[in-house]
Amino acid sequence: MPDPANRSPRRPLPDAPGVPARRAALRLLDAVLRRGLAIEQALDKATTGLAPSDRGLAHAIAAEVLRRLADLDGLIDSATRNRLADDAKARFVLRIALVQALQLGTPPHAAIATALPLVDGGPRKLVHGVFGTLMRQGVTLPEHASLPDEAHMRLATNWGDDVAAAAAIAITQPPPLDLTLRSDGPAPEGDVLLPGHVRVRSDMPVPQLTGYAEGAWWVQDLAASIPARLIGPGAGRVLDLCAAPGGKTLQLASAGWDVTAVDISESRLARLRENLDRTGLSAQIVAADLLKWQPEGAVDAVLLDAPCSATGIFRRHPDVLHRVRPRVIAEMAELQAALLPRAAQWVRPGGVLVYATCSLEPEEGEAQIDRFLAEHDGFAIDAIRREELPDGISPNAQGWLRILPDMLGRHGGLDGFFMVRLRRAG
Ligand SMILES: C[S@@+](CC[C@H](N)C(=O)[O-])C[C@H]1O[C@@H](n2cnc3c(N)ncnc32)[C@H](O)[C@@H]1O
Repeated sequence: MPDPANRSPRRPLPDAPGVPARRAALRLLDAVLRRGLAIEQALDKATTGLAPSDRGLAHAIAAEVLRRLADLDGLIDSATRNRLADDAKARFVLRIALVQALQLGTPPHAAIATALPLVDGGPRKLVHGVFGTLMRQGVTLPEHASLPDEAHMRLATNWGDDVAAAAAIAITQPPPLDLTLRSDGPAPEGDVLLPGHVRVRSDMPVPQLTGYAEGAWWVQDLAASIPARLIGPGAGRVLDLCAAPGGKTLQLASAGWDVTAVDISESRLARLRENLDRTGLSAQIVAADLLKWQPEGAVDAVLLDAPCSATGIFRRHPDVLHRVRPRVIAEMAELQAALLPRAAQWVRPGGVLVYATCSLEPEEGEAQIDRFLAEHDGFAIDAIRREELPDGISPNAQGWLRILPDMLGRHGGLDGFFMVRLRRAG
């Protein structure tokens, strides 16, 4: 008989193939829904040690759960006698299994077999039973996702029911792939919604598209390409503030500006450097906190693409629908209110300042500019012109641009944004 003193505790068996990616998806959902992090913030830690394909799968499962959360929870609640707590592990695991079976094309037996090990010591039987019941009932997800209540209310209150309904449609459809073109070089075929833009129809991996190796373009949503266009063709020095990972820096450099790109995040600036290398464009890069840094003198133009709640990019980052609460919006608005006057003082007389946020919250857009203009006599709106925008999008009466989820729906939509061009008195 073996000596009990020599026995070591039983090690858990290694996960079967397919399970580590689902475990990582569970960690990502936990990070977003219980700790309020963005998926991107949690991705590296949650997927440590996974092959790139499993990392991609974990990300895809978590993102799809977040797009479909309300509908998945409705199904789970329909099949449980006692409602599972919102943060119960069994609910998280069921969401992961169901979204794969109902939305991602995973055969149901594989979806449940790879999800059950995540329950660990929890109610496996319950999870198995609920999943089996729903599969036997032949349930499906609705054609268009239901937005989380809070996000729906904010959209409907600020912009109307139609816009909230358009957002629910937009989140269900894969967003298009938009490329911003360097001034020359090969590019894939597609729809051109503005000069220097292509909306690609192919679903080939990005590095295999024509012109990638030559650095002839970079991926950037059509809406995100408009702020740098508002600065105009190169005419001196421009400060690109909050620049990383650099879509707008590349645009400004390729338009002929002498660009200084400033951002607080070293890791995001590393991506900006890679983007400059790949495209052969150049800019001075400064890693600094804009609440402390200042340039040596005034410049011809400033672009402030301010940090924000990012609620406008909910199609690619569905975590914002769940984690952005009034407190996050208020914190971001406070930061923007501190950054905007600093950016403004670095514009030379007669120069331009473009302020942009990829947010759908008026506190981060219209309200910032109303307050700034009330407090700064030397600036006025230089109205955005119709011809600077894609067909179907117009500036508002004030001369600024508010992009909402119901715009360009026929062409695949675009990210939500606010932007305005201000000119300093000469
Ligand atoms: C909307 S993103 C910028 C996207 C970028 N303009 C582009 O086109 O790729 C906002 C950026 O603000 C940066 N940021 C946040 N707070 C900052 C601060 N106090 N000083 C400088 N950069 C800051 C973040 O690191 C982030 O890269």
